[in-house]
Amino acid sequence: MHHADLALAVIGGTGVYRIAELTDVESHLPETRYGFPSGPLRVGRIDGHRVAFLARHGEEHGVPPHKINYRANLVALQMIGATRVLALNTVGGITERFGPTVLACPDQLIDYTWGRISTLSEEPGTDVLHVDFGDPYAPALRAQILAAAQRSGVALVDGGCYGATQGPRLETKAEIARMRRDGCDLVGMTGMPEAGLARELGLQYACLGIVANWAAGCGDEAEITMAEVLANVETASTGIPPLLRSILAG
Ligand SMILES: CSC[C@H]1O[C@H](OP(=O)(O)O)[C@H](O)[C@@H]1O
Ligand code: HPA
Repeated sequence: MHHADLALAVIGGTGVYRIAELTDVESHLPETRYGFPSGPLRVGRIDGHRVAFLARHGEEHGVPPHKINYRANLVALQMIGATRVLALNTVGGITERFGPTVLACPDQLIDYTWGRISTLSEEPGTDVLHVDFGDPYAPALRAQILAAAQRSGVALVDGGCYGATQGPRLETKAEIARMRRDGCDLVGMTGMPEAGLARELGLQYACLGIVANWAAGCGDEAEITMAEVLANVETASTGIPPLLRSILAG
């Protein structure tokens, strides 16, 4: 089951539960030392390159952000040979450059989550890990993604700070105002501990933010609805297949 030639693992978030371009798909549900991932790993090919896909919340979206077994998800991907992980994260936009339907490749992160298992060194007897996390997203993988966007003509905002909140409720306007003051450009609920665990595991990990809505108080909408979120993800997602193909070709 170990594929040394796995070119890329993609973790899909809200509104992205499969990759239609994946052919010759095999499914695996490996049990890891942390239990099972959120759902099956779909392993197939895009333009001849082996690619794995995992829906972070499960393919029926049954797992809320604070209940995701992030460790099992990442370890399962590593078990089938993943070294590069592209995380798709649906987000709210806080600052001007990050309006609905924008695709973004953030370069910074602030963690506001709490009570989640956020390290591999949770269990007694495991090594205490203090990994460097100054640049939370792998600079080399970000560079590949940005170059791929340029080559394929997919508009992608370079940089930005992702703020990870606990959820599953959306934020108050005051919370978003504080996040703006802190320097956050995007807000989502799954960016951590996923990125930190990926670093502990030695995975090359980067985020593709899919902006689904203006965060609370940042736009004109009276409220944020799931219908709006899913419609904007669908629109923005048209850029994902050409971007993936270009990353793989790079
Ligand atoms: C209003 S939708 C909130 C939901 O969408 C994001 O999911 P993901 O990061 O997995 O794409 C956000 O984190 C929440 O889980
Ligand atoms: O506004 C938001 N806040 C948190 N997570 C989100 N995921 C999509 N939109 C949002």
